[in-house]
Amino acid sequence: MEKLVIHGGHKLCGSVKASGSKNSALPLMAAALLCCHGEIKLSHIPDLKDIRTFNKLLGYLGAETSYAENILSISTSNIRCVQAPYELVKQMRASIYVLGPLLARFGHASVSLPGGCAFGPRPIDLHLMAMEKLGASVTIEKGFIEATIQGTRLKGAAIDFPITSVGATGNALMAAVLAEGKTTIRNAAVEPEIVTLCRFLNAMGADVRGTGTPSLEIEGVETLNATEFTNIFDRIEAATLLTAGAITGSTITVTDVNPSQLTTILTKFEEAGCKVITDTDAITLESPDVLVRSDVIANPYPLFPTDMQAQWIALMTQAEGVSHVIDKIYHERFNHIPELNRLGAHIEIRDNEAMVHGPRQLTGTKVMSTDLRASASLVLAGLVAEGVTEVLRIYHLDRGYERIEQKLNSLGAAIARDSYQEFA
Ligand SMILES: CC(=O)N[C@H]1[C@@H](OP(=O)(O)OP(=O)(O)OC[C@H]2O[C@@H](n3ccc(=O)[nH]c3=O)[C@H](O)[C@@H]2O)O[C@H](CO)[C@@H](O)[C@@H]1O
Ligand SMILES: C=C(OP(=O)(O)O)C(=O)O
Repeated sequence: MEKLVIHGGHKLCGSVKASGSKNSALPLMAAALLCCHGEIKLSHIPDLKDIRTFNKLLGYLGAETSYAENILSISTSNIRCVQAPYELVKQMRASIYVLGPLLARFGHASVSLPGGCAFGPRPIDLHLMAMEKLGASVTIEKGFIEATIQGTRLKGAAIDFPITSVGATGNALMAAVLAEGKTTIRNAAVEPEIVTLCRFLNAMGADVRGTGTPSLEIEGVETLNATEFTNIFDRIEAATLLTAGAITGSTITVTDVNPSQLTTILTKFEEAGCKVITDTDAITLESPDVLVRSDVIANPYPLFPTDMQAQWIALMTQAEGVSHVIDKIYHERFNHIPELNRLGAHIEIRDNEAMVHGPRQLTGTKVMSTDLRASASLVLAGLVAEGVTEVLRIYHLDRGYERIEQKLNSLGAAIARDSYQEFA
């Protein structure tokens, strides 16, 4: 296995580019399944594990893909199978995104139920409800979701989500664009990744209206065309890099971003005492002498993202006062806390609320990644810990960050990747 070995205590400086968004790229890749002729060309696709896994899944279904210099070409003219197998789905929950497109184009989809959850329950009932509303019959058989259409096309319907779900909105959209008639989606997710999916579907010839609002209206079309499309930047990666600047008391710039998609997080940096200077496509963060507590509540966009909650807790270990961090999306997403405490942090958890007592001098030791953003929080803590921090099991981190240690090293961090063997 691989680990990151971090020599803490280095100040960072300079400028680094944000990569393309993982969570936007994955639904775009799934949406490519909707197009039966020609080649789709997606640019600004990050080179990371989840993208490679999704690529393997597309290949398994029969798609032809090629990837070079962050450009992914996909041709799905010769899909030969509509089954997403357990071996691939278990590596990445986002594989569920193939359900809507396969069902809409081929009338049948068989998708393995996602495996064990890294940070508490992650149900898929809303995905299934949306497919049923659109006229599919859905059963669970031997660990697989079996969805079938009666007739040739899904039927437009009113889909009213009781809670906002990024994934279920994406799946409903991808199914509805090829359905017969009109679909309305109420309480749709408004995350930039969903906005991007709507834009991509429209670029392929779909008729989606209300993009960026919780009320989407989709007039189904019979076919979609191949197109070229540029993915958006990764707002979570960009915010993680800015946190690296803040936690080390540094001034850094992250470029190739759209600051308007980071408004809540930037306000929180300011509340913690940082100076934030935004340009059209760049953000500079200047750290204060002393960080101060800033409470966050993770909620759907445009509020504070759950995918930045772990990194924020790491930052708050260096802030004066007791910071309160609540996760309203994933109540149990706190696997990073025991590991941060092993580095010397003082963080208590009560229900879905973490109380971070700061500032604390952290001390390097071996810590274990448990999920993607938990791993990122440990890397951030390692940057400021005294001595050497080893972050083990970084395959979680590699799922969602493109060359993170290279990016941080380019700013002045001292991080090496090494292999190791775990005891049985
Ligand atoms: C690949 C990707 O883009 N992943 C992101 C996506 O995950 P994902 O799309 O899985 O997350 P959702 O937006 O669906 O989850 C939001 C909430 O809805 C609940 N829920 C969801 C679906 C469902 O059928 N039933 C149900 O109850 C979830 O348990 C959660 O409490 O959005 C999450 C919330 O911003 C992020 O943390 C993930 O990084
Ligand atoms: C939780 C994440 O991804 P996924 O939904 O694919 O697990 C994430 O990107 O932080």
